Amino acid sequence: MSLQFTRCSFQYGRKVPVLDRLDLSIGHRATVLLGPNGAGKSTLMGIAASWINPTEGSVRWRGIDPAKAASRASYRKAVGWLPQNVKPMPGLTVRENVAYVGWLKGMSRSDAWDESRDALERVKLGSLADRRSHQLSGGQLRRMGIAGTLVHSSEIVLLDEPTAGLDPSQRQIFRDLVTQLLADIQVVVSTHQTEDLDAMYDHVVILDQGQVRFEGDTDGFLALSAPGTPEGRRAEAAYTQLIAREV
Ligand SMILES: Nc1ncnc2c1ncn2[C@@H]1O[C@H](COP(=O)(O)OP(=O)(O)OP(=O)(O)O)[C@@H](O)[C@H]1O
Repeated sequence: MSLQFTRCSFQYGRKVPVLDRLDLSIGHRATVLLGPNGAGKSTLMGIAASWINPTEGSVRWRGIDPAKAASRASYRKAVGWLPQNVKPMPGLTVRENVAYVGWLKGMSRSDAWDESRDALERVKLGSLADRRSHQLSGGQLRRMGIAGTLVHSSEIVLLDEPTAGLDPSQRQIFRDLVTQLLADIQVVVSTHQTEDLDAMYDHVVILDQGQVRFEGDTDGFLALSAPGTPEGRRAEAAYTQLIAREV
């Protein structure tokens, strides 16, 4: 099943295009979308989440086109999205926040409420279900956001910079969680840090200045590093081969 961007362009107001006729197909189990700050990763994720519309071109999941009113709801139900800044609904508990997302995605109130319990268990937040969401830490808040993508049974989940600013133990929790999700969901994770390129990803996309600089499997990406590069530095070395300017 693939997420297909076809000649996709986007610009904010009259500025230079952030994405310029981008063609990309993401059909792998676990994809990492890597690129420097300002490369257009969040914009691409926002388009894939059908939160913003491309100024030209299209995005489709399994051929479903969110630009068509008749298929928009099924697209949004199938594609889960964790934005870079998770904003909980003020005053709601953790569980209410998650159920609310399910309801927004078209579930009945009772189904959304029932499923929210499972979704929170999956992200290991079951014990905090009744806590007010503003009391969560940054890492817990992101896990609540991931539960929001699980409540409506997404087929693919887009996680925008999910580990930025997390301490090592929260990063480990996140890695375990993604590994568990991969059993039945496709995952796309965006990051600007090469150290996030973990063995769990089987596909790498490098985005820079709105263009795809590399797309392929992890071994192919690492092979771009110069021979003799120490194992732990290969991702960074391969990345700097592709990104022309200082990062
Ligand atoms: N709402 C907005 N209005 C105007 N320009 C924007 C807006 N959001 C992003 N941009 C600009 O679009 C470009 C791409 O931004 P985007 O957030 O998609 O990149 P990114 O790769 O996700 O960066 P980062 O890793 O820093 O989050 C940047 O130049 C940014 O300044």
